[in-house]
Amino acid sequence: MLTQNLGYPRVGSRRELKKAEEKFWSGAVSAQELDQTARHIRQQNWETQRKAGIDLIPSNDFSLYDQILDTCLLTGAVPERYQPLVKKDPLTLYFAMARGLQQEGIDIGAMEMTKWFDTNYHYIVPEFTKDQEFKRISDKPVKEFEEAKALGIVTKPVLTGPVTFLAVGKEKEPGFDRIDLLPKLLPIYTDLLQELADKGAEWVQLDEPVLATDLSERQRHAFSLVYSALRAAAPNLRILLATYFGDLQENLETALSLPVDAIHLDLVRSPEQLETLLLNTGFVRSTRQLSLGVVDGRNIWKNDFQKSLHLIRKAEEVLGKDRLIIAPSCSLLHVPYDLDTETALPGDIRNWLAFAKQKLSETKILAQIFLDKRPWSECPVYLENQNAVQQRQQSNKIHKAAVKSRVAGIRPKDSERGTTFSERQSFQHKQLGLPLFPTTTIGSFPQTEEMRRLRAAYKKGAVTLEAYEAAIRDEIVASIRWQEEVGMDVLVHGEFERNDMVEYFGEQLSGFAFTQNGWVQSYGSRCVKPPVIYGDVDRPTAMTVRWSSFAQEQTALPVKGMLTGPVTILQWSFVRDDQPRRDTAFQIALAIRDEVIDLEKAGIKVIQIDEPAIREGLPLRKSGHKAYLDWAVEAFRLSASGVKNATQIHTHMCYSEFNDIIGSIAAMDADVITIETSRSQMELLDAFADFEYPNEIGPGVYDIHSPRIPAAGEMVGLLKKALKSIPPKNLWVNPDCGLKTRKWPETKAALVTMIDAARTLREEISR
Ligand SMILES: Nc1nc2c(c(=O)[nH]1)N[C@@H](CNc1ccc(C(=O)N[C@@H](CCC(=O)N[C@@H](CCC(=O)N[C@@H](CCC(=O)O)C(=O)O)C(=O)O)C(=O)O)cc1)CN2
Ligand code: MET
Ligand SMILES: [Zn+2]
Repeated sequence: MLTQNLGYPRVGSRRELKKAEEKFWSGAVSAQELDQTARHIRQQNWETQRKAGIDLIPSNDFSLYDQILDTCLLTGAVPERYQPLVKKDPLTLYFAMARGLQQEGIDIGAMEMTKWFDTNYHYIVPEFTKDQEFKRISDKPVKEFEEAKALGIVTKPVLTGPVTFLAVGKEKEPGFDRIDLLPKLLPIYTDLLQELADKGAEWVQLDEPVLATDLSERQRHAFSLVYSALRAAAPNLRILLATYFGDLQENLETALSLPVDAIHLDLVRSPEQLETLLLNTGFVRSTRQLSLGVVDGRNIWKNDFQKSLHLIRKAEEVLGKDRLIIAPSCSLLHVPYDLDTETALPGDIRNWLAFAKQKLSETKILAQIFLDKRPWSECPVYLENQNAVQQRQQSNKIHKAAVKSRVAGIRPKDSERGTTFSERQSFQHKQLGLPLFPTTTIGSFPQTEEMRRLRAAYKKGAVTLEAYEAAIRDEIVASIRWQEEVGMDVLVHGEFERNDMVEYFGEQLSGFAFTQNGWVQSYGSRCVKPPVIYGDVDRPTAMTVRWSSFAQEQTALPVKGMLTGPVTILQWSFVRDDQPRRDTAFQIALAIRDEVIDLEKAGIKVIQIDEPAIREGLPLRKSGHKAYLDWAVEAFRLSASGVKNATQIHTHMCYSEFNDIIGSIAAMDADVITIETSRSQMELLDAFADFEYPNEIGPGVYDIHSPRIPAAGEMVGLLKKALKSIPPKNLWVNPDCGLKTRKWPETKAALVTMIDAARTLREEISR
């Protein structure tokens, strides 16, 4: 019985990579220094896994930005517009594709980015053309394999499987299906596998999470083509086919028919599929190995050893122990590094948790207990584990009767505004008196280094609350003055007081715990520290009213109240696994509802409830969509429906494809929705147009995830494109998302240009 790991976090246990990268981008450190940091992280990760006793340790799970972008370079899937950079140094090309490049007369936008399945991790979307050619232009998997080998560790290189790679990309021109590119793509993989085998690799892991989604017949068929070719190319290399994030269902048959040496199943998301697999006589009679993903790679709860050991035993009874591999359910990329560094968590809660490093030990311990001759109940580690599991179940920190009864008492009318949108629209237009194409921003302004440092100092006790809050007030006043000066129509307070749009609310709600160093990569160098929802949620006191009122007092123009919605708070936290997500969402929704009502009472006329994660929470299978969307939409409506007709409710969404959920977005019935659209050239709006989306829309006119400042003409062009599908009286002008990751100079320049674009359009329309 072996143990393995599918992938390890890579930002560094102290976010060393993030820091080195951001310095590299600003010119403060050299490429060599960045490379040293990256090497050091890889080495530490490998050592940690070796020390934990993991048998199959991954390599090439590291990335400077994103593993799909790495795969684009591996296969030469470099879009035309970056071709002039291919001859430059590889890092320039790499980061230009990730972040855009504006330098020495060159001005190229970044590639599109979107969510990795149902996670809060964002990948770069590969672009394919009809006559796409592939050519290996990077040696990363080989180099990293050799790097580990030099340290005495023979790793298992991890590659994005060819079918998944094509599936997560998109066609940049009509007239072909990207799956038809496989015959051209395959040689890259066969060559690479041969080379890895020659260099001494014994195992290779091919990640094919698309097997947990609804596949087309052609995609399913593609699997046999691909894996027969890979098998033939490297007969002595053991191929592990890794699936995760869900049940293979009708794809299980396909997966089991492939000539691979081992298959990995996510038994946390779907323990049931083990039984189905064990009924497959073809698999059972073969010598293939089965990797049991029993340790949750998506959440931070301590493993329940009893549950896992039962699954392992079930598999062992049919396959024997030698064919089993024990593993986390998916890559540990989605959990923080190490619980040992968390010193501020309440002791009991801490004892319920496991981060990446602890999950490695759990994986190893499960194998050890299973192989131990003693009954489980005589193993001290087992007893200790069961003790923690029971303590959590019985803790009085978890259950609040008042919260449960309020959720039980929710009535249908609580989720209704009571009027149609068009009635509300006239009340709102009268109350707000905005021009055509009103300009606004999504909420956050740059989080300057000084502000972050001050907050860190305040949290450490080195700066007083008074000094910290005075600095926030100064920032708010300055930003309100500036917005007035440049002619913004609906202002924001800037979110300077927030570390993160979810963590900030988590800190003020009960039932949440937070970590000091629980960072998880969100995209590129950007990380989040998801709060832990461990118990019933309520709102002890108003959370944002004070800052919003202060901002509103500074100006006669409307300032938007700014809240994070219930589904997003749920989605971007580590959630309870002891009750349905829906129940937690409703508890949060009621807390947000109270906050919305309090903001209205305080004189705030426009209130934004952000739901950027609503699409991300969508189940991977169509069969699960309706049930999810029903409660997700209801949770949003519950939070938004306690206000008067004249109060304008905004929502904001980003980084998602909305085509398949447009009906539900309309059902949210927000008066205004601002959405991310610019990297995809307003493609998204087609969905809104086809649906004849009735409410007001602000399609983002520029990409805020890149430092690039677009020209006014570009924005006017996008707006005109938008006007083809949105009536003028419903169109807003705003960036794609909040500006917290940007610096002030580029923010100011871009927003002034944006306001210019709105003015140009107003003039053209009135002529
Ligand atoms: N949760 C979440 N998910 C999201 C988003 C989001 O905003 N939040 N946005 C979308 C895109 N993803 C994003 C994710 C992260 C960031 C982001 O800006 N993250 C920051 C960290 C934000 C934060 O929590 N900051 C804290 C801690 C700051 C910090 O690092 N402090 C220093 C000390 C200060 C210093 O000396 O500089 C430290 O602890 O080392 C704060 O402001 O208080 C970063 O990586 O840089 C942006 C977008 C989708 N998913
Ligand atoms: N109000 C938030 C902000 O502006 C919305 C961000 S969506 C990821 O930062
Ligand atoms: Zn956003």
